[in-house]
Amino acid sequence: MSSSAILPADHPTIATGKVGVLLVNLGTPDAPDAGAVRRYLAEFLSDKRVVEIPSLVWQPILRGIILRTRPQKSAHAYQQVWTPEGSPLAAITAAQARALQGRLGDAAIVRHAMRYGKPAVAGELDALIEAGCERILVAPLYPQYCAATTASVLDAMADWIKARRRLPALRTLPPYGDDAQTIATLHTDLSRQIAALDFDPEVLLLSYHGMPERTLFLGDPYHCHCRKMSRLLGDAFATSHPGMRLVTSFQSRFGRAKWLEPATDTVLLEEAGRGTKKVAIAAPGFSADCLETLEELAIRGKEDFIGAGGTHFAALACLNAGDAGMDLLESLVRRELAGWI
Ligand SMILES: C=CC1=C(C)c2cc3[nH]c(cc4nc(cc5[nH]c(cc1n2)c(C)c5CCC(=O)O)C(CCC(=O)O)=C4C)c(C)c3C=C
Ligand SMILES: [Fe+2]
Ligand SMILES: [Fe+2]
Repeated sequence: MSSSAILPADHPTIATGKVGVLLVNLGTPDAPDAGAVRRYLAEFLSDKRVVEIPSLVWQPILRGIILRTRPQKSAHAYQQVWTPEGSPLAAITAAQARALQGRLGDAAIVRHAMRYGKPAVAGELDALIEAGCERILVAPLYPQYCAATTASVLDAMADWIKARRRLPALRTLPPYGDDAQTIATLHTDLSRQIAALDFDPEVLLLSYHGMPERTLFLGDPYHCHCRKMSRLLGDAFATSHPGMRLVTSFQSRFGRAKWLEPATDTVLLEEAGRGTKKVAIAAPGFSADCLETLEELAIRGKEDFIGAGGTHFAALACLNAGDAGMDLLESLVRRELAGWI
């Protein structure tokens, strides 16, 4: 009997057999204005993985105070780094997805999503299913595990799972900050950028996004993952740049609670105070440049350091969609797709 005899005439066409990769980063406003930043912050700061304060207490503070004041200030910061392609984080993440697609060819379909804002995780997973993906790798682009970032991406994936009938086989990219290739790639790329400077840094400051200190005592490995990356980079630079001191710090403190220390802005002032004149700063915990690296480090960090007596300051770029970063991402993704492609 032919299949047309047993299939209903309106049987939907179902694509099958493909492998998908979804790159996910944090998210960013659609525009550098207070309205767009307010919408973005409302979603981001309402995530219980990000602010671990009971909603009954936190939402009145968020709606009544923070969303009335911060969007204006943050919009001004975004305006200083905005590009013709939009927010740097959005443009770079899209470029990473395009470059990875070029490298994987027909082996997998690559898309990207933002945990907050657009393109949303659920919509992009739907698009991969529509395209026939029966196996999907979700790749949060965070080298270090943190509940506020990695687990939050997995929450978005879990919400999508719960709301769907037809599900693919799913894998997730583990944190990769202590991977030998990650360290080698960062060491080579940062060394290349340092060699191109017109000065030899006395200090290479490795600045990671901060977290409330209590998350460390609650069992989040983020702090240890950051420290481990710094130790491994320190070992690599001790051989290649024996005269350069590596210092670790945590940036972007938010709210009144105690955050991981030392704080990046404090370290910059202290270094200038102890006579350090030449500093390079890198953000190896960020896979893409964003507001936190381009405004907080490159603009405000420089003002702090030079204002306190430093003479030379350079903010080094993240791996972004450059060849070195894409070689790393391709090999991490191929490793996680083993047996699938
Ligand atoms: C309680 C508040 C915050 C926690 C916890 C937090 C953790 C965290 N964030 C990143 C990465 C990024 N954060 C970015 C921006 C940003 N972060 C916070 C607050 C917390 N982050 C705010 C309020 C903002 C928005 C800007 C501002 O108003 O200051 C970004 C950049 C986004 C962009 O659009 O460019 C990134 C990336 C990590 C890795 C992390 C925990 C480890
Ligand atoms: Fe943040
Ligand atoms: Fe630790």
